[in-house]
Amino acid sequence: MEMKSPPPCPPTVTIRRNPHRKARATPSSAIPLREPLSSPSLSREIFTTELPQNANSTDNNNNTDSSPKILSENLRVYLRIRPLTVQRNSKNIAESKNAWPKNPKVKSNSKLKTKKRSEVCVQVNEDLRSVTVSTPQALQETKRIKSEVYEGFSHVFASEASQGEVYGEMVKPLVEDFLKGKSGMLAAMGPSGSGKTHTVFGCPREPGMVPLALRHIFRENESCGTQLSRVFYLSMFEISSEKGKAEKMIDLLHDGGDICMQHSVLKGVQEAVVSDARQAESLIAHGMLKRATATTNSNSQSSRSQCIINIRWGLEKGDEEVDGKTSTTSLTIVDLAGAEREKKTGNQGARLLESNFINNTSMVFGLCLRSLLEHQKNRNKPLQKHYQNSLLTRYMRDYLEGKKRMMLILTVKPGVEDYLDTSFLLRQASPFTKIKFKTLEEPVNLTCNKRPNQALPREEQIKKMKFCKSESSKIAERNIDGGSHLNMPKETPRKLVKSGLHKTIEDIDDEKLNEIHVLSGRFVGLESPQKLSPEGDHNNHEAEKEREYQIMQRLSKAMWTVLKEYKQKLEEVETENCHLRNSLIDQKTKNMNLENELTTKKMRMFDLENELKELKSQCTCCQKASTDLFPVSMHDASSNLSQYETAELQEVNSEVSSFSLKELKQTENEKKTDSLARDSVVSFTSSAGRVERHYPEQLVEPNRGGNNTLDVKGLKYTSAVDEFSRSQELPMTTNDTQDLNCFEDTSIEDMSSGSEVIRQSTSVRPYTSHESEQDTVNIAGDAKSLEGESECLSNGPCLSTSLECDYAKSFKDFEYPKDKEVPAQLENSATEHLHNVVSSSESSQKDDTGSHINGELNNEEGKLDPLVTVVPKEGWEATNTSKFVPKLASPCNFQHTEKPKRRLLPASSVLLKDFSLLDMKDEDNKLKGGRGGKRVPMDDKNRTQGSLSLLNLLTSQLER
Ligand SMILES: Nc1ncnc2c1ncn2[C@@H]1O[C@H](COP(=O)(O)OP(=O)(O)OP(=O)(O)O)[C@@H](O)[C@H]1O
Repeated sequence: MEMKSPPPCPPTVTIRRNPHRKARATPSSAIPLREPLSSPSLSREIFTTELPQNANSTDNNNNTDSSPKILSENLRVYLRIRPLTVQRNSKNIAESKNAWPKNPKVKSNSKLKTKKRSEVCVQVNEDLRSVTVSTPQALQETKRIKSEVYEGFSHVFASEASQGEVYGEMVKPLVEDFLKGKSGMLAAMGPSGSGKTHTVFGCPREPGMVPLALRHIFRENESCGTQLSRVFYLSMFEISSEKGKAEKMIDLLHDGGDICMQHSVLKGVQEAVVSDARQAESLIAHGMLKRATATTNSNSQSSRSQCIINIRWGLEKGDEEVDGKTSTTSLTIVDLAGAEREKKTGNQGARLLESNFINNTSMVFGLCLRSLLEHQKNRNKPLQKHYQNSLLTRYMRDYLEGKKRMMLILTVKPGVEDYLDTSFLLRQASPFTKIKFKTLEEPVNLTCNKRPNQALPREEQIKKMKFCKSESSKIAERNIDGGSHLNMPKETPRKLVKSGLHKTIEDIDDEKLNEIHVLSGRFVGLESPQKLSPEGDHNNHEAEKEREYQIMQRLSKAMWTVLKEYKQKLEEVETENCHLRNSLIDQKTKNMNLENELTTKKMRMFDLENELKELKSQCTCCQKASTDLFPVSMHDASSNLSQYETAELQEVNSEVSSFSLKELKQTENEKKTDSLARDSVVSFTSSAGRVERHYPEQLVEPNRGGNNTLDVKGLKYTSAVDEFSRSQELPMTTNDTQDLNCFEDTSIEDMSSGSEVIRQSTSVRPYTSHESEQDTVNIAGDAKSLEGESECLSNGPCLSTSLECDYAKSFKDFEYPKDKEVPAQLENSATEHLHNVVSSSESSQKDDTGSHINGELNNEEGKLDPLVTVVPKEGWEATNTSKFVPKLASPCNFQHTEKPKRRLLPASSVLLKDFSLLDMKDEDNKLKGGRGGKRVPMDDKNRTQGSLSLLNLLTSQLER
């Protein structure tokens, strides 16, 4: 049975690293390496086809098109393959004495490597823009990749390509653009020993790009003759590591010159003015001797630093260089230190540190370009600032951010042993071919000096244009709004529009305007046109500066106008604020006054309340005392009085001040009759013309068998209470007087007698009592004087009529408390007094119709007792006080329909105080026998004194 052999392993494949998606025949390792197309004519033809804008650049010198062109071109990446002949040099390196460290492996494997050196891993494709990197046989098993194609290069220079071909293809266009005013940079990168330094600097037999460029530049300059007097500046410096810890920049043209960098600007670099190529080459050769180099296993003179050569040119004008220092057109050529593999080079110590620095710088450089590429592919990705990680990338920032044009030349070694370095470099750098630079290419006018910003990228140009537009538009707006007169004739009134300002712009101080102008001139770096002297070839420049000066002048004036407007507005606002502040202070003052007044009112109210409390307490005492004597009536009266006082106390306060002083005097006159009036007799004229004694028990008993009622023809109340109320200028009405008379007399009079005596202080005429005769006359006179204000009482018939029935009703219900004993004196005196009153009423009817009782009272004895004490029972109190009718809710309401309604005089508090004083005096007159003892009536003297004291007290209160 035959055993089948296992299926063969899949063959290795070839991948394309660069984005050439079209199907392309996989290069076979069997295909013999073809000689690359090194014909310059062919390569240039291809380049012209792909990049016409640059290919024709040399033929466009005479292009007079003045329109600027925005060019978008890719980063040019060239690839140069070092020839294999370098092997001889490697052998020499291994045999050289300076080679350090000596790698024993190299020696032991020298025979094997000699065989491999005959093999190459890099093949240039037919298009001369791509290469195929073949994987060594030893690595195919592990990588399973047969070959890799890297394409997209601007050109691939085979190992046979000469320096001239490389220059003509790569550097010449760059130099020509440089002479036209476009900056550019060429950077050579690749592994150590791949020929970077050889490409850049060359050797005497094969000069590199720098010497060729210098020759080209000065040749072109000489060809221009005297039309252009350019001055070329050459600088050369290196960036190396300082003991592997830091980076340093060393000027290679001048000894010992350290260079520092601040914000991508070099400081300390000394430029050498070169006038010809030989001089420049000499300087560069001199600088190369200073460059840090070392012998490694890869290169006998391995560069240990990044070398930068900068060529800048400016126009020369006589002995003075005008624009030399302002020109930014430069051509920069960078020779990077080659990345090294530690395994391969075997570096140790200082070399190892240098190797790390070199590799780090190469990595940062690659990261910057990768970030730029990714940013251009996807704008959402930010442009990473990897350039900050090394001095080299910081110096090359504008190029690494796509703002300036640059070129890359990759150098590789084609040997198989260099496969990894070559593959790594191509894999890393081949994508950079997609990086694009957008530059604004303006027509080259060699007769004119180029402005610095013409070489700026498109974005910066657009920003500048926007700024100019916005600035000019703002100025135009300000001219319109602010009424700037700059564009107006002088005759035009130049009043300012806003804020009602009537000042013109001419009012602006010239000095301040000049200050603004100077400041603005400093800000924009301009000078006044007076200081600028027009030069022959710089008319345009001068005109431009003058225009900018005018713009700034207008801007300054407009700004000055706006500032003045704001200043005036500010002053107005401050003035208004001051007014508001003053008004606020006034309001606060008023508020303080009102608060003080309120406090005073409150204090007054507090005093009145205290007074009311005091009166209540006194009333309570009186009530208590009277309750013992006459519990039922006193209780009701006091309670009603309390209600009354509470309700009317406010009116007292409000009406006290309105009472006239005239009334007070009149009341004082009437006061004189007080003592007599208090003892006056209430005369009741019965309809039958009979006078009955209104003694509590006698009032009932005499009429018990017959008419029980008491007819009252007329009644006039001129009580002391009423007088006191007038004396206090209290608008006490007749009803009030009656009420108070009833209450006061009831509550105060005859406390000791055990019966509540209501003294209806009424003047009665004729008064025949010898004791009261004179008093009666006085009272009559006083009553006349009081007629005007007590009209209600003077309405005799009506009042009498009403009183007849009411009093009849009240007396009908009147009963003296049965449990009280009627004092004998009171009984007798009341009986007599009643008779006297009745008898005297007949004679007084003619004299005083309105104020006297019209009853025809017959006095059996012909004399009238001046005092008639009536002891009413409960109902009488209520009926007797017409004002109290609604408040007392008496069962026997005292209805007086025709009685004029007058306002009540809430002078009860004052009266109570008055009577309290009287009580105090009365207490002195109390009998020691107590309640049941015989009461000594208050004499007139004491009463008069009490009235006077009360009057004084009330007068003092009014004054207060
Ligand atoms: N195209 C070339 N033709 C002839 N010789 C070359 C070529 N390229 C490089 N060489 C030689 O190879 C050697 C190493 O080259 P070079 O020093 O330029 O390498 P390098 O890339 O600069 O190395 P390093 O980065 O270490 O400085 C030099 O002796 C140089 O003469």
